[in-house]
Formats: sequence, structure tokens, C-alpha cells
Amino acid sequence: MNRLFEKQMQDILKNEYPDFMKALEQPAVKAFYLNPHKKEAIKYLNKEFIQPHVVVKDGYYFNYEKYPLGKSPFFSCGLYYIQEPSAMLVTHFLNIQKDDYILDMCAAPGGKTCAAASQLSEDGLMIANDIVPLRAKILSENVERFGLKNTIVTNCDPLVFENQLKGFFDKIILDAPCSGEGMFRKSDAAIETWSLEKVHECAHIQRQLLDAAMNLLKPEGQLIYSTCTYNTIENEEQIQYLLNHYNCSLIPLKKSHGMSPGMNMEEAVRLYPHHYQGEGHFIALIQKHGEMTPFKSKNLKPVISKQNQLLVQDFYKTYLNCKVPTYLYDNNNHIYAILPQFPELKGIRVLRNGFYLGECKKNRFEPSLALALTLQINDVKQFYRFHENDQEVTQYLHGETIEGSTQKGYGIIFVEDYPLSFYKESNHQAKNLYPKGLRR
Ligand SMILES: C[S@@+](CC[C@H](N)C(=O)[O-])C[C@H]1O[C@@H](n2cnc3c(N)ncnc32)[C@H](O)[C@@H]1O
Repeated sequence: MNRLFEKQMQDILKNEYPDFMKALEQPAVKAFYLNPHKKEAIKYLNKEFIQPHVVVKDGYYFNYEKYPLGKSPFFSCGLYYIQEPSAMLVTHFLNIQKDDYILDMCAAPGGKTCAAASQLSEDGLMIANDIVPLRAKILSENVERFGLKNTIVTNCDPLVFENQLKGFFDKIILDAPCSGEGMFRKSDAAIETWSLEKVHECAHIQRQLLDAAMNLLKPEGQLIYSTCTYNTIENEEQIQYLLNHYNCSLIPLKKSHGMSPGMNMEEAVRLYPHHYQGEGHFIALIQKHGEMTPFKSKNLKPVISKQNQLLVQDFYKTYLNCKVPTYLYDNNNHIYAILPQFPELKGIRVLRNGFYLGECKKNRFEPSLALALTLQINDVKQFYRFHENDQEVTQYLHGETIEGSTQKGYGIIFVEDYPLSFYKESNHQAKNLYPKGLRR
């Protein structure tokens, strides 16, 4: 372990330092939270290996060795998101209202995006962004798996949002890139790449992101800032900067179960592995004050060609028992259901324009995995239903064709009550439509 880091922790923790070092030798704790839209699924999970999170509603710790939930088909059905138990507190502390407009500035892989966006109604909006293209792609896949209809996924430097969405957001999540000191128990790479220079480099980026966040918030909007690191440069000093330079104040976060206050900042939360069951974290909630007139964005207009509209309508009529969404947006024959409050994003790389329904190809519509994952058994005219451990589910996830019956065309594979993917049947064979990149 780096000497400078050890010295820093001794200064912060004083006589608790040996306990902290001992805790770093223990295995990291794993947890998940249930998808609020699918939470009856808890009945299918093995209670022997899960235990409720101490504060997070619908959050659970679990034993990954004995119960590798990431490998279960239920994971592919989007029934839960596996997230570190300290990271879960970020959205727990953000008092989300159903119609909030939220920006998650550094969102990949999407733990906080999925937790927050799944609490919003169709009057709300989440823009989930990550600057790294590959990470933004993973974020987009996780948004899809969680069945989110109100979420736009972008891949840009979040400073760019300032040009068009100043004063637009009710809440901003800034889970900042940081020096990762809190992840030393989970990741050797975090230990190896730590240096004081890295702390200062991260602090520089964080400062830019914090300035942008304050400008992007509505007057009376809230910013939740978090890092998985312990040093005060990236934590309390950043918050103090905001308090000194902006019309804002700290909202006190309620501490329990071993959560510690910030350093000379009672309202914030610090999490240490020798006190709290999870990795190292810092969280602060900032209330912006002010009178600025909220910015009115230019909204994204629904546009779709007549021909593509007919293809989508025909697909819904033939295979589904639900209505075609009201606002359709056609991006190069990729069809999205958008919501009236979606802003137009100019010059920003958008990976997901909202709820992706599928692609119009020549004279047919090919439905997406995103559409499949939002359907219930009553919504579809044809389906096959299996149990978690049935061989057909394993075969399907491998990408194999499974034996059909006398159905024709598109249907959905369900695992218990939860959709997994579309298939297309002909000649008694249910052709596999599970995306190649997700097969396992
Ligand atoms: C701590 S992780 C975010 C974890 C995520 N919030 C979650 O809950 O799954 C920080 C993210 O910041 C992104 N990042 C790095 N530099 C950035 C920058 N300059 N602007 C925005 N995001 C950045 C990284 O790609 C990384 O995905």
C-alpha cells in the first residue's frame, strides 16, 4: 500500500486506523436492489443467501460465491441490479419525485441511473451520460435491461450540456471520477494506480463538473455529489468550494448503521469499511437557491414516416395486446417511443433516444430487446414460459434455436412471469432473437 495513502488515513482515522486496515483484509460485500417494476420477483430468489440492506428499500446483501445472481437468467430479465452497498446510498439519499428531470453526469455502468430512473413516472426524465464511449455502451445496455422508458443515454463531455440545458434539471447526480481509495478492497488496480497526482487530476475534473452541475440545476434544484475516495481534497474541499462560490447550502444526511459525518462537515456522509457494511464512500447533498428563471428547452419533436408508422402499427396489432406508444421518433429507421418533455440535444452523441422499440427494415418491423423487456404475459399473443433452471432458458441465452409448437411469427420467452426476449417461430422452431453480444 502507498505510504502517502497510509499516512493520509492515519491522519483521518487516528486510533481507528488499525481497525480500518483490518477491514481491508475482509472480502468485499455484494448487494443488489430490486427493479421497482418487477419487485414481486423477490419470491423467486433464494432467501438463504440474501439479507435486507440496513437502510435501502428493496436493497439486499447476498453471498456471491454461493449464489451468483449475476449468472441467473433473472439478471437478464432485469429483475435486479447488482450494486455495491455503499453506492446504493447515493440514490437512497436523493429525495426523488416522480416528475423530476434528472441528469446523471457520470453514469456508467448505470447503478445510480437505474435506481433513480425506475422511481420516475412517465412525467419524469433521466438523461444518463458517460464520457467514455465503451462505458456509455454498457450504460445503455443496463438501461435497456432495466426496462426504462423515460431515459435518454448520451456519450459526451457533460460540460457540453451547459450550452443547451442550463437551469433545466431538478436533480443532478454527480458520482465523480475519483482516485478510488474506497475501492482498495475490491480492486488491486485501484491500489496500483493511486498517486497524489491522480488525486489532484481528479480534483481538477471534479471542480469543472461541479461548476457545470450548479449551472445545469434549476433554482431550488438539488445536486448529490459522491466519490468512492477518502481524501478531503476530492470531498469536503470540493463541497466547501461550492458553498463559498454559489448560493447553496448542504442538506443534512441522516446517519445510521455506522455512517460517519464528513470531516468538519456534519451534514455529509463518510463510509468506512470498519464501521459500515460496504466500501469507502463520500456523499453530500447540495440545495441550490436562487431566482433564476428556469430555462425552457426546445423539445424533441416526434417524427416518423407514414410507411414506418404503418409497420409499427401492424406489428403491434399482429403480436401484441397493447397500444402503440403515442410519440414515435424515427432515427434512421430505428424507432423510439419518446415523451413530450424530452429535450432536443444538438451536437451531442445520443446512444438511446428514449424507449427503443425496434428497427424498420424494408417492409417489416423487427422488435427490440428493450421492447420485450417491458412486456407482461397479457401484453403478448404468443409466448413460451419456463422456470429459471429449465434447459430451454440456458439454450436460449446461448443463442440456440429452441423447439417451438404451431406458433407463427414473434413471441416472447418468459422466465416465470418475466420477459427475457423475443423469438420468431416458423416450422416448429423458435428462432433466437437474443442479441449476439449478450449471449452466454
Ligand atoms: C464512479 S464512475 C460512475 C459510476 C456510476 N455512477 C454508477 O453508479 O454505476 C465515474 C464515471 O465517470 C466517467 N468519467 C471520467 N471522466 C469523466 C469526465 N471528465 N466527465 C464525465 N465523466 C467522466 C467514467 O467513465 C466513469 O464511468
